[in-house]
Amino acid sequence: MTERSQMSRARRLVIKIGSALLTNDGKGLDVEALARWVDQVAELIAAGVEVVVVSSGSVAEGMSRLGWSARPQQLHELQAAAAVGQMGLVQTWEAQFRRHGRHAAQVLLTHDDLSDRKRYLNARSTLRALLDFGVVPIVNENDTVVTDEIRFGDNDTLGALVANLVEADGLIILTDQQGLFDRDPRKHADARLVSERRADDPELDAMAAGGAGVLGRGGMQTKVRAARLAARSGAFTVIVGGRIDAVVSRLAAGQSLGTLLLPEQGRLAARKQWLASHLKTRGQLILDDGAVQVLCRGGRSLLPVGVRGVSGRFRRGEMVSCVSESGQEVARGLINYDADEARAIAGRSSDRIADVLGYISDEEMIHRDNMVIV
Ligand SMILES: Nc1ncnc2c1ncn2[C@@H]1O[C@H](COP(=O)(O)OP(=O)(O)O)[C@@H](O)[C@H]1O
Ligand SMILES: N[C@@H](CCC(=O)OP(=O)(O)O)C(=O)O
Repeated sequence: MTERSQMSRARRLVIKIGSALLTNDGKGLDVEALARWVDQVAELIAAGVEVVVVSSGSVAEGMSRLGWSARPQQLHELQAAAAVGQMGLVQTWEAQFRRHGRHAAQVLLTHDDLSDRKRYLNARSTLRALLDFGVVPIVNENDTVVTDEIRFGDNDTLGALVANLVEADGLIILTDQQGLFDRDPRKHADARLVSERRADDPELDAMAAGGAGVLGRGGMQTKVRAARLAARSGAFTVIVGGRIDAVVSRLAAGQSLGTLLLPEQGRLAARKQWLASHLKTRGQLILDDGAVQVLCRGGRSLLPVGVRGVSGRFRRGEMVSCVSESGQEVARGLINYDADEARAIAGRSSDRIADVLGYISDEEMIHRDNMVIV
């Protein structure tokens, strides 16, 4: 299977859209373009993919609303423009998703929210809850309260950190170029599109050195850095032209568009390492001997039938520790059920879950992709 066709199996995606695209090169919000991305995102969600949107454009839209032609230099002026523009941005996203019977939610984050462990987990729970409710989170930096020292500085970085936060399979960065070129295509007519690389490839830095457009902040340098950050939790990154016809749908179908940047050690291994090092366990499952053996052999999911006891208070999607009956830790993983549900289905075969709970969300207590053997 090629790396591109694997994209069609992505279950959770972060899509970041830059200012230049969203604001039609600074001439106010491009509602028609935004509507086209919403149509494609709605189609993905209907097919079972969870999508978080990271939307820039508040400063550019604020400038347009305030009648300013040049991007202000002073931080408080940028913050004022962002506060004005964010209104238009979220109103437009919400109105467009309503056409598909969906709601959007405004999520404004600062650097501190993602570096403080407790706030990190709170942000993670909120985003997971929104996704569970079928709501589309629209994330931007909380420009009103940030200072120079605590800025993400660019939404490419924010997109990558959100991909880490929700353990996305992939980060799609929509921009005003077709992808990453070997040189800045604005300055070099013979620049060639890079199709696929490893995110840690050192050659990418020289290629991306050309700076940003007039409205954007980061240029390609921050996109390459974002791909490296996203790779830490196993996510691939695609840098791609947001004006390409049906770009999101075609990428999700596995078509080769833009530049694909891949995690160095393989997606699953990176993701598992990330899970093990970034999440605190919230509870414990006691496994019977059969389940312990199956897990230790590797490559298998944990089914409810092998669970003898459940302790702790946890929600679906949180990290729990799996221990043998003698108390030795065997594995850790993201559980598919809340603590009460896990207690109710422990020891039962998966085909009984629906009888006990009245519904079935997953056959596995913990899926093998979400589990690390210790
Ligand atoms: N190697 C490169 N390949 C593509 N674009 C590049 C490259 N080097 C610099 N750029 C510039 O980066 C710009 C995109 O970044 P930016 O303006 O920050 O956009 P966005 O608003 O989408 O984040 C392009 O318009 C292009 O001029
Ligand atoms: N929070 C800012 C982000 C600006 C930004 O990073 O822009 P871009 O480089 O176009 O993604 C805004 O919404 O204007």
